[in-house]
Amino acid sequence: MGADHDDRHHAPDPHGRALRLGIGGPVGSGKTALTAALCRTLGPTLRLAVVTNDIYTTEDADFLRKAGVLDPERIAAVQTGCCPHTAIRDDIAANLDAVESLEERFGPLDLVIVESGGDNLTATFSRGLADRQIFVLDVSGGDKVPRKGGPGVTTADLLVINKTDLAPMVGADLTVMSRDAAAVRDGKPVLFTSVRQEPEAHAVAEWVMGLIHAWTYEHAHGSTAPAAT
Ligand SMILES: Nc1nc2c(ncn2[C@@H]2O[C@H](COP(=O)(O)OP(=O)(O)OP(=O)(O)O)[C@@H](O)[C@H]2O)c(=O)[nH]1
Repeated sequence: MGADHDDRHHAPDPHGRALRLGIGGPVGSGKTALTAALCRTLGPTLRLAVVTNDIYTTEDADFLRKAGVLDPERIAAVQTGCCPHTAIRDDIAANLDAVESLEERFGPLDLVIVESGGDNLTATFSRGLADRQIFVLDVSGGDKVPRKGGPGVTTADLLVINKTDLAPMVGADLTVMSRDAAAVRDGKPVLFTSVRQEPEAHAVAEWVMGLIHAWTYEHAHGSTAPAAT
């Protein structure tokens, strides 16, 4: 897999297929926990499938299957064998194959979640793979992380700061994280979660539903939905 090229994939045709939502972020920040939460909350309403990425194992897919949050057949595992960002940004073929095969088997679908393997602050999805992306940080790296920026923090459609239950233990000030994230995100949303304390992640699920409504509107009308008043 090539590691050094820019995102040269074209944005896919948005008509007639599921919204593809990438979930990325550093190792252990809670990407799988959030994916499970979204399956739990949105599974009853949306036609869903999930692709997970691990370097050498199928650990995340196994976790989701065991958690029973979605029909196990609708969860596909990609073993990247290389840095996770390569498989979501530079050489997306394995992930695209997995997404398309889920769509062929179970389509029509409303939403396909692609969970990246854990990576660093520079990891983002190719727009050829993910229509929208969530970047998940957690508080355990300290409250300085959002102000360090990096494309994941600054450009993701949604920044989730997870494990707020641990903030007192690690001395992370959520007000500082919120202020610093807002300063580098140019108005894009930031949500704080503790998937441990709230396994449904309602606020994130609500944000995803907003995406689905906008996506469906675009399919139906060929233009973006008017802003809510
Ligand atoms: N205290 C606390 N622990 C959490 C929370 N969310 C996830 N965890 C735990 O953090 C650990 C890592 O969570 P995962 O969801 O596997 O993180 P990940 O980002 O998918 O990890 P990788 O795929 O290895 O990068 C697990 O032990 C989770 O149970 C949270 O909100 N609070």
